[in-house]
Amino acid sequence: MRVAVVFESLYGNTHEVAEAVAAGVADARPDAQVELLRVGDANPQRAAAADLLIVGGPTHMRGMTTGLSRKMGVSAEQKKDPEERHDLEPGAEGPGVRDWFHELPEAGDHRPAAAFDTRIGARMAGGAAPGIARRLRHHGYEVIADPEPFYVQDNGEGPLKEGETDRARAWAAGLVRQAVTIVGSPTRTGAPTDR
Ligand SMILES: Cc1cc2nc3c(=O)[nH]c(=O)nc-3n(C[C@H](O)[C@H](O)[C@H](O)COP(=O)(O)O)c2cc1C
Repeated sequence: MRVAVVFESLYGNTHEVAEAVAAGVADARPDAQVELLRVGDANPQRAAAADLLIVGGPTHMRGMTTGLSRKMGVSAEQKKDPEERHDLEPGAEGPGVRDWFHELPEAGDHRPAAAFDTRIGARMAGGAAPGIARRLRHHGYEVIADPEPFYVQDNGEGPLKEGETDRARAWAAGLVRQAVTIVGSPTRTGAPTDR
């Protein structure tokens, strides 16, 4: 079984969640081939060929990031005193998950997928994962879980709130167990890859 975890990240929190997700996949399926892919490096054709596709990104302005929101984040960082600055993730300015979806091929076979985001825990703060899940569906994926939020500290820059990486790991393990029943089902064409 091949699992692709595609993530976007500015400050590193979504990256950390994506790593925990990849670990959770391995917990549930030690023989799975897990690919942890930064969105700028994630070949869409290759990601689309995975048996399970998991996509996550940070919440900006109540939804998925945009070129403008990423620029705002990066320039806010540059205005800080050097000792207060974060090391931003490579490719922080983009492209983001929103752009990546333009290149993602149609799944065409109800291939399992799931979406997650990072966000602050405030009411009305929105989330990126619902938009990611919607795009997965529009590309023909079967979204097998509700969009899952993971929470960063209220400053919006992180670190993640306590326990979130453990929760991400358990969430991913559950997803894989569910995906195995779908990709292994006799009614679905194309058995899971045994790689
Ligand atoms: C420009 C900008 C806008 C943001 N808007 C929101 C928002 O509307 N709702 C929210 O929950 N978090 C918001 N945040 C906080 C981000 O969700 C947080 O920085 C992100 O989850 C951290 O993930 P990362 O470390 O992977 O970049 C915003 C952050 C930035 C930089």
